[in-house]
Amino acid sequence: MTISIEQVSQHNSKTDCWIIFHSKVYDITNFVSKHPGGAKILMKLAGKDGSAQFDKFHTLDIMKSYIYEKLIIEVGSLDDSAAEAAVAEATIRAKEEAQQEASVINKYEPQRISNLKNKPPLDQIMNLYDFEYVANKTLEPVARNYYSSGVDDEITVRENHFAYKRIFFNPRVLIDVTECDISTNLLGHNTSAPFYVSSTAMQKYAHPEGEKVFAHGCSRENIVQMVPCLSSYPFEEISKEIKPGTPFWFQLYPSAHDGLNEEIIRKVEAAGCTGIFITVDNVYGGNREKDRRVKAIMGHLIELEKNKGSISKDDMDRLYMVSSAKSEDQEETKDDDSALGRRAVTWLTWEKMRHLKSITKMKFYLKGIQSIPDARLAVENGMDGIVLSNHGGRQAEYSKSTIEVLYDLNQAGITTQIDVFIDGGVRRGTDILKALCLGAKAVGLGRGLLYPVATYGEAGLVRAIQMLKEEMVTTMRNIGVRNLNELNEELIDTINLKSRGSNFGYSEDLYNRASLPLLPPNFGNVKL
Ligand code: HEM
Ligand SMILES: Cc1cc2nc3c(=O)[nH]c(=O)nc-3n(C[C@H](O)[C@H](O)[C@H](O)COP(=O)(O)O)c2cc1C
Repeated sequence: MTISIEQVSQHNSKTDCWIIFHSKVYDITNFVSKHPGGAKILMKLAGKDGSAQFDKFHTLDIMKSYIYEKLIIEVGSLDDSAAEAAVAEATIRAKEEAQQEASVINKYEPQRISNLKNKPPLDQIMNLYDFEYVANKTLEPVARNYYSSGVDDEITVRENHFAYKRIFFNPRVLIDVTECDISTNLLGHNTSAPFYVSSTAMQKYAHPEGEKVFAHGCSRENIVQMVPCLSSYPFEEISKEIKPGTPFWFQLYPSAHDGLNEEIIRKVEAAGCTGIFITVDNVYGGNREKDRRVKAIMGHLIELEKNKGSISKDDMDRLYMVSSAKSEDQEETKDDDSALGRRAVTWLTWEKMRHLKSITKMKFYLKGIQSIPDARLAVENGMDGIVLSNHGGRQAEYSKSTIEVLYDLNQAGITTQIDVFIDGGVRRGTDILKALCLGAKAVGLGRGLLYPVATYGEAGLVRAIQMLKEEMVTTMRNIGVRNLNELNEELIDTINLKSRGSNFGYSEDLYNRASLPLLPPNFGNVKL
């Protein structure tokens, strides 16, 4: 059916909402209140072309599962000339809105803007914490909080990281470590090191080239990239950028509809993907308060500025108190899960995993296992591997640190029964070595490699990967290890690993500060 722009514009309310994406018209009425990014952002585009805004975060693939569920309905298309006009209008509108928002944000963040201009040169960055620090001081607040935030009090976020600091080495000496090799074989393919880029949604938040930066950087360093299904570029465009011969994996949030899962699995398999990782820990969207607060505050800030022209100190104080209590999205959709940014995948079962595994020849891993019983079930259900992960502390608060779960699994002998990978809190080559000593085959990094991309693009990513490799080799030599096969439990002392809580005593200021909400008035306080 061909539709005119005028027709679309009449469907502009919450109870009757159409939107245009790339010349197609969609009825999103039943989806608006379920959008994990909030209803408000969609309502601004009701009855209009939203392609320019949509493209900043998503690809059209993200709509498929909602179309299957009939939460989004394809109504028809614009005719060619109308489509062109709509895109032109939308592009101008999006640009104007973005400029308006940026000018408000910049006005209240002079220090961040100055930090952006005065970033230290890459060769002054010594380790992954430095990238995080620079990101802390330069990233736009919504993006910064989207990355750093975890569920509730961020106990698991911190614990993932600090638990590594409770493990020490028992170095061996008088071994010829002139040759020191960190290369390995993951899922049947050789890679230069036993760590990989874990999947994170919407990488355009970090860099305009998003997932493609990881595709290039990982290819250069022969490191595996786990491509996220919620990517901000289409899978086809990302996989094209991966150098032939470099192994890559795909992370899937399964749809309730097997047809769609099968379509995606076949597509990535045909493109040469060697492993599929099904995320099983994103059952019910975690309560990321810091993230919700900053979005609410930034939204109110822009509204206030528009209405009053400037914001006084009193306004700002009020803004903080009110916004902390509730956001406009919550107000508008108070009976709905999405008001809290909740996503519900409550129907996933082992049966579904067995079915999905049966339709592919790719290695089949479960990402998000957090306990011994589930690890045992993965073995019993014939999975090829598991990733011990709690989604970087974004889902189940008080989930134990993944390194502690690995310790338990190793004690229980499970690391010899199935491939065990691990992610969460990794920032140093020593963290990677400790995990390998406890039986992990590979270690994933989320934030640790996102921040280098967000601050220095591909050059930052490559440098960060090289730093991790250098840190691994240095430590291996100093503890008397020549290759990864020689890493074992005898090389580490885990006596304090279980003393949870001692993490709060660490004065690792950078990391702690990275976990605090970064709001505009705090921004001016610390110079680089
Ligand atoms: C109507 C089609 C859309 C669908 C199906 C959709 C779907 C989604 C999904 C599944 C997520 C969750 C990603 C995650 O797990 O982290 C999300 C988040 C998000 N979406 Fe959309 N979206 C749509 C339209 C839009 C549009 C038009 C915009 C921009 C104007 C937008 C902006 C965002 C943002 C900013 C987030 C991040 C939320 C966060 O910070 O946690 N979305 N969307
Ligand atoms: C901003 C962000 C977005 C994420 N998006 C996804 C995702 O789309 N799919 C997924 O399986 N895991 C996702 N994760 C979890 C990561 O894959 C990984 O498990 C986690 O980041 C590891 O913790 P770390 O960030 O401390 O390294 C995300 C994590 C972050 C920080």
